[in-house]
Amino acid sequence: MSSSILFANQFGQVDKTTFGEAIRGLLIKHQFCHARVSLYGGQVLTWQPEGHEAVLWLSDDSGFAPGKAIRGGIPLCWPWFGGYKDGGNHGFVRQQIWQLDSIDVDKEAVTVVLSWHGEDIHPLWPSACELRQELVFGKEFRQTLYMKNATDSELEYSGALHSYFAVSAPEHVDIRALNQVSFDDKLTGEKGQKETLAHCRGPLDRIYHYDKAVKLVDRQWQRIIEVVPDNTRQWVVWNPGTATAEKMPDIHRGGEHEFVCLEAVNSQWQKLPPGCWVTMGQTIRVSAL
Ligand SMILES: O=P(O)(O)OC[C@H]1O[C@@H](O)[C@H](O)[C@@H](O)[C@@H]1O
Repeated sequence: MSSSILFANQFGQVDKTTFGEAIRGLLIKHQFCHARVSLYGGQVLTWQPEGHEAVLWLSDDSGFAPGKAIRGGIPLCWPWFGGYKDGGNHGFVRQQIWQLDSIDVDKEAVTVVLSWHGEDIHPLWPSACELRQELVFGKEFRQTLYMKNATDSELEYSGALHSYFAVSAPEHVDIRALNQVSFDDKLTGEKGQKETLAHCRGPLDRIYHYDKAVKLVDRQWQRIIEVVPDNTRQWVVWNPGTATAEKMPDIHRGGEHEFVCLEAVNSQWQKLPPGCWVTMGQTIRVSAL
């Protein structure tokens, strides 16, 4: 992995680099954190605030190759979440090449702005659209996805900020705020379920109807990851469990014991009025238990 400096000052530095054979990306070093971003998918791969273990999980077997989504970090699922007709899972934007628009480094954080625009990318969603992503890496991490309908008629999208959080083991993790919330179980197809989530060991694939902040509590690592959503209506909690993970070639052996996906999601179609910008986002904070 060769790299060269794109931006540097007394507070931090951003290098351009290559992941795998040909995926261009950024290495971010700041007094408060380290991070990596892939321009393929516009995908945050890692974020590690000073004094903490890595917050995001990234598979060792993620093929950094065009045509396949990167497994780990925060894939952007857009313009649809989950399966849609015969279009496969999670839309096409996580397999598009984003452009780097700007870098700003100050005392508090490194701010990176990425953008992507497209038309006729996929027959199921051929409309013209523009996306912009503002990523602020500091003691906390803030991500805002701006979406613009670049046509003159109304469009709809669904989507997710599909965060893979690194954990000691899913069985040592709980997300208490979700215990009182009804969920749709994607594994059984049952809707409106309620159950205390005593741990996050897979197989688990649930859509929780809740739009407030949640805390992922890791009892073994004694840390809390708080995620505050912005304009998302659901949380998805996903871990494939061993039987499914073993069939997924881009999850390294035993990798399913190292992460829990807690995804800020709009799982149902949302309106994108013509010519307007709409956002969805999240802020992630880490603290000791
Ligand atoms: O393998 P993919 O397409 O990245 O999806 C991973 C998982 O993503 C989750 O968001 C979905 O709820 C799961 O059903 C899905 O299996």
